[in-house]
This record gives sequence, structure tokens and C-alpha cells, in this order.
Amino acid sequence: MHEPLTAAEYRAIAKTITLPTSAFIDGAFRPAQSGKTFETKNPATGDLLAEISACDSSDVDFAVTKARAAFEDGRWRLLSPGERKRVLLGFARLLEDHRHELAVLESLDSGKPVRECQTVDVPDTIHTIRWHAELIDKLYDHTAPVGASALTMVVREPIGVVGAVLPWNFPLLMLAWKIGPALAAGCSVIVKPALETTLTTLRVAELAHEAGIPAGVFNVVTGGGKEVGEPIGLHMDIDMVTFTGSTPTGRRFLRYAADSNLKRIVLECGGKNPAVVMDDAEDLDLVAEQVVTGAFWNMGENCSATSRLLVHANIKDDLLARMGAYLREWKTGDPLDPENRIGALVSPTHFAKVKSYLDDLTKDKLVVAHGGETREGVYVEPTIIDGVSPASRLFREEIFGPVLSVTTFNSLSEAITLANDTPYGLAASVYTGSLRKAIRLSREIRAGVVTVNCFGEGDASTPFGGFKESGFGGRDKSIFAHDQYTELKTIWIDVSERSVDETVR
Ligand SMILES: NC(=O)C1=CN([C@@H]2O[C@H](COP(=O)(O)OP(=O)(O)OC[C@H]3O[C@@H](n4cnc5c(N)ncnc54)[C@H](O)[C@@H]3O)[C@@H](O)[C@H]2O)C=CC1
Ligand code: BAL
Repeated sequence: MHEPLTAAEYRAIAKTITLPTSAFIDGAFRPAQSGKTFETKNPATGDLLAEISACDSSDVDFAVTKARAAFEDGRWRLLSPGERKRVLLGFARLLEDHRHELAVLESLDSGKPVRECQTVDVPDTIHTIRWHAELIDKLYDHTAPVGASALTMVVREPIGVVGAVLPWNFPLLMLAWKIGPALAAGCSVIVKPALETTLTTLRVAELAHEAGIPAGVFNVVTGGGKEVGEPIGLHMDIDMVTFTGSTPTGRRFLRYAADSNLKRIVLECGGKNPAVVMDDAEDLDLVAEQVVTGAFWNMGENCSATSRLLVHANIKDDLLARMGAYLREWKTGDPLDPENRIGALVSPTHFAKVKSYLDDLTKDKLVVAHGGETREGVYVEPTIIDGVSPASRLFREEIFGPVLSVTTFNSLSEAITLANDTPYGLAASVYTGSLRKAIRLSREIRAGVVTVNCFGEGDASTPFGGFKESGFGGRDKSIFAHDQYTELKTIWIDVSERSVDETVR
């Protein structure tokens, strides 16, 4: 079903797609009230794709009014969970029907290899929507053990109007991680996609409306962080913001909440994720494939990318040789060609950031074990840098590109210290043939996801989010995401024989 097409087929689809250009509010596409637009380009070619509405606080206010009205009149919230599930499953089917179009749109807008859009982003997006749809009519509320004189219900209710502020690295999937549980819970949402990648979000909102999600429940306000993200953060009538992006911008949302209505804030921020390879790892070819994939899929534009290889000194040279051999299978080039595993970085601005780390290599006389070059346009070859010291910015800063640093250790405790030696704590992988070491490493590394003898983020059923400066306030995915989008309410019903006077104490 989600097998890739040929490059010719993808290019033919690209020619037929109608690009959305306006914000989507209250069930209709609408230009920004100011009439302003911004350009969105294909990062792989630099060609203009579309002029998109550049919204501001007046558009956010309008969207909040409509989202609030939809929430209050209950057109979505008051449907039974089974009824919301039926509509959401229809929405997922419609996404499936449009899977090739969505994969191409995602690739054109972000530079991601269409092969990954088709085999990972689009199917995982659909699966996430389905998973939360299927969950919602299987959740029970609670009663509390208060004795026979009262019935005390502890219920979850949708939190209200949710702002979802999205990054550009997984536009479709991050959208699904937020709207899946929010819509299933009965909330209204206002999505702000990243400036770089608005197109699939707009198309998905249109398809959601077509599937029967009522007007005002799923709105998209397009535009910049300052112009749209900040008004969402500061809005007095938004109940919650869920954010994925950089740690500095995440911090801003905590300030916005403090300066406005104490809205709930959930942050999924950066990472500097280690792969720890012990010298008893069993299959070094497999480890090489996992580390390369963890580091370089999606061009390393991934908050959970493996960005630091911590390897036992005894096996470092052997492992790097195997990684280099495997990387020869990875081709860089046109994202619409499914043979290519490395596409374009998302923008010239981001390319300049990643390149600045490569520029340090000669200055700091570091050993490049693989890659190290850029190509015409915004392409960076997968790069492995050996001998990186824990003090270096290569070791400490989130690069968010295809750059992997290598540092050696000589003992398990040294590996744990190195793994924890950054402000982040999102993800980690450990490779060892010893169960004892696997458990010690996975319990002592401070990260939200630790994978053993593999790389990955789990699936829709497993929570995703970080320790330390990688996250705040909750987890995406899984049954635990439901907690983010709901409030707990206690309803205490007196069922005693006492008079009213006796009950008022
Ligand atoms: N954790 C993750 O998944 C991501 C991490 N990043 C990291 O952040 C770096 C910078 O990328 P950016 O796109 O600039 O990330 P960012 O964190 O600034 O952007 C994420 C979202 O926040 C919005 N935003 C930006 N400034 C805002 C503000 N002042 N108030 C409210 N909303 C605001 C953006 O428009 C976007 O929708 C990357 O190089 C990477 O290291 C970027 C994207 C995703
Ligand atoms: N790895 C998926 C989540 C993210 O990059 O933000």
C-alpha cells in the first residue's frame, strides 16, 4: 500500500498538485486579513512553490473566536467518543486515498526524500490518527473510594482550545502527533505550521473538513513565529499550547503562559542523542547500519537523531570502517527520486547553520571519517567526525543536520558520564551483548526513549518526549498524550440520608 512509486511517477504527480495558499479557518480557506503573503520555495531547486497568507494576531484572534464557538456549542466535543472515532477513521481513510499527493507535497516543501515521505511520514501520520481514534471509545473514567455516602466520579474532559505550534522537520507527522489525541479528546485546535513547511498542514485541514470534522474545530493559521506563534502563546482564550521545536523557542512559550492566562504548555524540544556501543556488541555490521540510519535518515533533521557516537576504544576503527562501507549505499540528490536517501536541507538559512559546523573542521584540525562536503544547493553529505572532545560544540550543540561526532570511552561508567554530559535528554541507543550492561545503560542514561540494539522512536503506543532541556510538561504519542489534552474533574455526589443542613460543614 505504501510502496514507493518511480521518480517519473512522482514528478508527474508534482505537476498536477494544486497548492493551498491561504489560512484555513472555520472550515474555509481565507487570506490573511492584512492581505500580506510570504513566499515558500522548494529547497531542492530554489524554485518558488507558492505565496502563502502571512497571518498576524488579528487572524489568530479570528481563529480563536471560531475555535471557541465550536468548542462551546459542542458540535465536536459533545459527540459520543464512538461518533468522533467514526469521523476520525473516515479522515484517516481520506488521507490514505491521498497518500501519494501528500508524500510529494511534503517532499517538495521540505526537501525530504520522497521515499521516506511515502514509507514513513505518510503511513505513520495515518496510523497515529487511527490509533487515537481507536483509543477514544475504550477509555473509562474512575470513581474514587470515598465510602457509601457519596458517589465520586473522577472524569477527564477536553481541555478546550489548543494551539499546536509545529516544526519543519516532520510537518505531517508532528501535526498528527498533536491533532490525533487533541481531536480524539474533543478539543478544537489552531495549528501554526512552520513558515518553511505549510503545504501539507493546509491540505490535511481541508481533507479533515471533507471527512466531516466540523468547521471551527481544526484551523490552520499560517505565518511567522513572531507574528502568529507569539499571539498564540499570549492569547487569553487558548487553554493549552503543544509545541515541537528548538529549546530557546520552547522557553518562550513558558514565558508567554506566565504572562497571559497560565495556559498549559507541553514542549518537545531539542536533543543531542548518543549511541553507546560497547566492545561486546554482537553484530557490528548491524550496529553500523543502525547508527548510520539513526544519524542520517531525514538528513539528521530530527530531534531524536543519533548525533553522538560513543564507542569503546577497542572497536572504534572497525565500526567506523563498517559504517563508511554501509554509507556508500546512501545516495544524495533530487528528493523526488526514490533512489536517493539524502535530500536537500530545509532552507538556505538552515544549510548555513549546518555548514558553520563543517567550517570548524579544518580550523580545529578534526579527522573527517566520512563526508564533510556540501554540494551545490542546500545538500550536505553525511559526515562522520572522529576524535570529538566533550568540550567541543560538535559534541554539545544540536546541529540538526547529517553530522555525527565520534568520541571513545574505555569503561561503562565513562560511557554513562559522556552520554549524560549535555543539557539534553531526549533519546539514546545502546548496543551490547550483555543484558546486565543493557539494563544499567538504559536506566542510567537520562533520556525519554532508550533503544537497545536498535535505533527508533517506538510506535504510536509508546510515549515520546525528553528529560532535562529536551522537554516539558508531557509526552506525545500513546495513551499518555491523552492526559495533555484533557483536564481532570472531580464530581462529588452526596447520596447520604442526611439533611441539607447536615451536609454543609
Ligand atoms: N525539536 C525539534 O524537533 C526541532 C528542533 N529544531 C531546532 O531549532 C533550530 C532552529 O529552527 P527553527 O525553525 O528556527 O526552530 P523554532 O523552534 O524557532 O521553530 C519552531 C516553531 O516555533 C515557531 N516560532 C519561532 N519563533 C517563535 C516565537 N518567537 N514565538 C512563537 N513561536 C515561534 C516557528 O515559527 C515554528 O513554527 C534548528 O536548527 C534545530 O536545531 C527545529 C525544528 C524542530
Ligand atoms: N523524531 C520525531 C520528532 C521530532 O523530530 O521532533
